[in-house]
Amino acid sequence: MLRAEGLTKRYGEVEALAGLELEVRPGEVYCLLGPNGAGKSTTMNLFLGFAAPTAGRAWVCGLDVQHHLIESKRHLAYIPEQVHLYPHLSGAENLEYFAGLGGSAVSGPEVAALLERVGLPAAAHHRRSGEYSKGMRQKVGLALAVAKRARALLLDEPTSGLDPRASFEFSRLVRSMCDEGVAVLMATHDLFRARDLANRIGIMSAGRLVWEGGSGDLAGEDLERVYLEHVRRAAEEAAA
Ligand SMILES: Nc1ncnc2c1ncn2[C@@H]1O[C@H](COP(=O)(O)OP(=O)(O)OP(=O)(O)O)[C@@H](O)[C@H]1O
Repeated sequence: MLRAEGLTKRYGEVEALAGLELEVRPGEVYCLLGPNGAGKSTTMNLFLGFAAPTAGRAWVCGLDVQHHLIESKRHLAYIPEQVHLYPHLSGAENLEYFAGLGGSAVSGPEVAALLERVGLPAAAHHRRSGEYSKGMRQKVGLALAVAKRARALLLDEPTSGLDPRASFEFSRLVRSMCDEGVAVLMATHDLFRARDLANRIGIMSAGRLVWEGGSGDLAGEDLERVYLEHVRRAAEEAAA
């Protein structure tokens, strides 16, 4: 569903991503961890076609993003750290507007059902979204992904700044989308949420994947310890 093949991105002297190999299958949540500047957002940007790779390929549903930009985007939904909505429009109006723009027109009862599915309280559906919390805006973002019938979901630090309950609810919704076959790639600093949600975890450092494992590989392991050890080791190797 999502595949990075030798994916490389250089910005001048900076190697933001160096030959990334990664695959996210349908129904799977893959969490990308790594310190600031490790290359997580660059990975997202290459899948979204916001930047062109220096080498390698990003595949979405079997489509090479660079050569099938519009078509590959039809299969993708992206939720950034801050979901931006038109503040003077309600959640329902925003959903209707953005879904229509993306070619998945929804209206009336469908809009209400989508917002209900993602747990936006009915009383908020028609309130100005400028008054929404971050978690509520994200719910509208997820409703849009469902309306679009996206087959892959890219999440960039979606739980940062959410309270534990909102973070839990967000995870539950993401999991329910996975159960319907959506592939999820999530960049995060939230080790707790990664451990809770991921089928696979990749740890990046300086543009490289320095550790990868499935949830089974972490049985009885402390993810924080694994993370700190691999990031430290990668930094030492880079300095040597
Ligand atoms: N447009 C750009 N121009 C120049 N350098 C860039 C650009 N975008 C990213 N970089 C550099 O590429 C490297 C990887 O950045 P990236 O944003 O992918 O890291 P990240 O893992 O998402 O970090 P964070 O956790 O802080 O979001 C960094 O060294 C960054 O400064």
